[in-house]
Amino acid sequence: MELPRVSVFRKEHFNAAHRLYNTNWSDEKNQEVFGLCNNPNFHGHNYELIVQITGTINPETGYVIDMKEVSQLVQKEIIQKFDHKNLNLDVPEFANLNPTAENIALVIYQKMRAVLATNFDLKIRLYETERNFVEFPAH
Ligand SMILES: Nc1nc2c(c(=O)[nH]1)N=C([C@H](O)[C@H](O)COP(=O)(O)OP(=O)(O)OP(=O)(O)O)CN2
Ligand SMILES: [Zn+2]
Repeated sequence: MELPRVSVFRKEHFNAAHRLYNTNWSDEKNQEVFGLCNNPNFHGHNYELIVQITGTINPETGYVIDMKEVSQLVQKEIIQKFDHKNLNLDVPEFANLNPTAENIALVIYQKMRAVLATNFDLKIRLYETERNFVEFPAH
């Protein structure tokens, strides 16, 4: 019989600045498409991050994975690298990648996937504002 799979969720947050800009476009086109988000002096968000990990329950611990371990991984791999940073200037992954919510979620997924055991499934939900959020992978 297949063991039931359960999802555990860990919420974290970070503050970061960014500017949405496509280097292949003129300033006018960037302004037209990205508007206020294209401010050359950057602007900031309070990002809320939800990391979802799915797996089977370990019969000895009753855990899918220890939340403490998840928290430490997210802190080390994401929060310490993104919190109070300028994503465009301080985070190498965004040197040539527009730091939209979609791309930030994708980068977070890749960083977490690289350190998470392969027996777990991973999903990232990222709130850029209270009303705007993205998920990767998509359903
Ligand atoms: N598909 C995406 N669309 C937008 C993104 C994004 O990352 N992906 N980002 C932005 C801006 O960076 C920013 O998130 C928008 O901020 P703001 O307009 O303040 O956010 P709200 O929509 O929540 O504010 P309202 O008060 O509801 O206007 C834009 N688009
Ligand atoms: Zn923004």
